[in-house]
Amino acid sequence: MKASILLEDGTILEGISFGSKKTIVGEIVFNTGMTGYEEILTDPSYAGQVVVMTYPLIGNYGINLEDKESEKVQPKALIVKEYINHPSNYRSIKNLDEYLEENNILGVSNVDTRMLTKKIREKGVMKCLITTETISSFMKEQLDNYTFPKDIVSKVSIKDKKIIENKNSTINIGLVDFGVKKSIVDKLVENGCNVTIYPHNTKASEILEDNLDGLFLSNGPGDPKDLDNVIENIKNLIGKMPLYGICLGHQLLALVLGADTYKLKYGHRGSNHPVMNLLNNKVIISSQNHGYAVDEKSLTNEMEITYKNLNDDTIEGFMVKDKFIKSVQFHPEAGPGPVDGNVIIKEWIDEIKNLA
Ligand SMILES: NC(=O)CC[C@H](N)C(=O)O
Repeated sequence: MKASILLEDGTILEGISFGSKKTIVGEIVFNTGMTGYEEILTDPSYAGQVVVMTYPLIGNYGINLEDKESEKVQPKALIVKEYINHPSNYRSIKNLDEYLEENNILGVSNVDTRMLTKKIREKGVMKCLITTETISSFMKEQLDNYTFPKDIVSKVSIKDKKIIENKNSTINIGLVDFGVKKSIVDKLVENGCNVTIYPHNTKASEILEDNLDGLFLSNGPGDPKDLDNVIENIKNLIGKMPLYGICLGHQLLALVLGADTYKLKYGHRGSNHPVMNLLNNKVIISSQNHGYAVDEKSLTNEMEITYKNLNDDTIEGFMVKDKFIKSVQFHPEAGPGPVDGNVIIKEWIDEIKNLA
């Protein structure tokens, strides 16, 4: 069945649908990873977006249900050049078409993803509508009227507090869930922590009651500036315990400390972004997925830059020593991508163990 893609700039592209048949509107972004479609599809930071994979063959290793980063497919649609419907991998239990269908998510194949990616690079991320029906004037209006949902974090965050006990552990780490990836939770558990996961809107006073040794602020979808209440809430946690932010958590900490964030033209989404650790001049290759960044010009005196992106010199991490705050824009937990950054989580936990 045919699927049509209508971009905000009026471009219409045609492809072949797989997965679910429907009409959706979302923000179109591209990911340059050669593998990792299962982790990308289940990363809640992609909620509300349409993901174009620049790697031309997608589906070839199927779906295994062990690599997933959350319980459902998060983006609204997936666009690929060539969809492979006969996966070959010993872990695969189903193909991508069935998986998208089960999750009621639209896939489009046979699209010139190279041209589409160039367009997004030139014009920036755009709104788009995708339909398996014929594009109508009503759909064009639907696209014009669309705005990215400001309450998207509340849709992907856990609803009730959850505690993961780790036998023999005495380290208690909290994790505020703005759409957390499973890999972050796994890394905390692997490093021997008890983990308490909090809904995004949990009051600071409630978190403080739990006697934590440190608190993680997770990744998540959307614009950090849409989270006014969360920003006010985190202000009450500053200096009370060590804090660590990843991606959206990093952006929120910057806003809490009085710095600013802005929207990148087309974001960083992929598995091979080089970042320089400015404290030891070493480069690590990182997994990334973000559309916003912390504005270097807005940093306050107490904020020290710890990592920079070597592709475009944007900020990839900062710390405030006196307040025990650290954060990174990239994904040290990987999932998908290189594991160079895993050690960052371990080192933070080790620091906390020394403090405790
Ligand atoms: N992975 C994330 O946490 C993404 C953060 C934010 N939504 C952004 O796009 O920049």
